[in-house]
Amino acid sequence: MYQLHEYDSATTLNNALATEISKQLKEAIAKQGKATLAVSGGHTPIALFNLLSQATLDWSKVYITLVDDRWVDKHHEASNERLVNTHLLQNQAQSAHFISLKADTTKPSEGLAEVQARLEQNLPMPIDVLILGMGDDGHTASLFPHAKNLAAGLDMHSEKLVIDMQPLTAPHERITLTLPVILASRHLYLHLVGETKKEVLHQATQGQDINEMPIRAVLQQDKNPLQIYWAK
Ligand SMILES: O=C(O)[C@H](O)[C@@H](O)[C@H](O)[C@H](O)COP(=O)(O)O
Repeated sequence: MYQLHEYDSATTLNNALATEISKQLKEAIAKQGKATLAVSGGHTPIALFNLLSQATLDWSKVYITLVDDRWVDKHHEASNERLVNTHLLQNQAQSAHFISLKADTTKPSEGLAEVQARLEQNLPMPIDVLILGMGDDGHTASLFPHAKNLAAGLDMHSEKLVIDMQPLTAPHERITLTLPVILASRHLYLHLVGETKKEVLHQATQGQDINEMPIRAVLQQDKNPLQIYWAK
C-alpha cells in the first residue's frame, strides 16, 4: 500500500516534505506532549535535514533516532549519527533529544541488548514520523538483500526493536530498526531523488521476492500506507 508524490526538483520535494513532517511533529506534541522522529542516513536526506533543522517548533519535545546506522565510530565519515549531528541537530533543532543506535562494542550483535534497552527507556513509541531511504540494490533501512539476518529483521512477530545486519552488497556491519517497528510508525515516508531510484522502485513493484529486494516488504504490506516522495 503506497502513494507516490512526484516533484520536478529535489528542492521542491524537500520543502514539501519538511513542511509535512514539521506539521506532524507539531500535531504529535499538541496531542501527546512529545514527538518521535526516525531518520535514515545516506546522501539523500542531507538537504532535508538542513531544512528541517530550521523549522519553528518546540524541538525540546522531539526525540530523534536513526532508522539504521553503520557500526563505525561516531566520528567516522560513514556514520549516520555524525550526519544527523552535522545536518539535523543544528539551528532550531539543537534542543531535540537524540537517541543513538551505537554501543561501544566491536560487533553490532554484542551491542544489541544495550541499544534495545536505551530505546525502550528513552524513545517514545510508536514513532510518529519515520523516513526511509532505498539503496540501488533494493535495501531499505539496513534490511539488505539476502543478508543472513534478513529474516529476523523482517519477522513481524519479533519483539526486537533492533537487529544486527552484515550486508552482502555494501560496506560496514549495521544495526537497524526491525520491520515491525518501522511499520508501527504513525507516518511512514520513503524519500527518493533521481532517475535511478525511480527505476529501482519500478523494479521493486514488478516482483514479489522480498529477499531479493527488501523494500518490497514495505511496498507490499497493508498495515501502514507508505508515502513515497520522489523527485528527478
Ligand atoms: O545507512 C544507510 O545506508 C541508510 O539508512 C540506507 O538505508 C539509505 O537510506 C540508502 O542506502 C539510500 O542511501 P542514499 O541516500 O545514499 O542513496
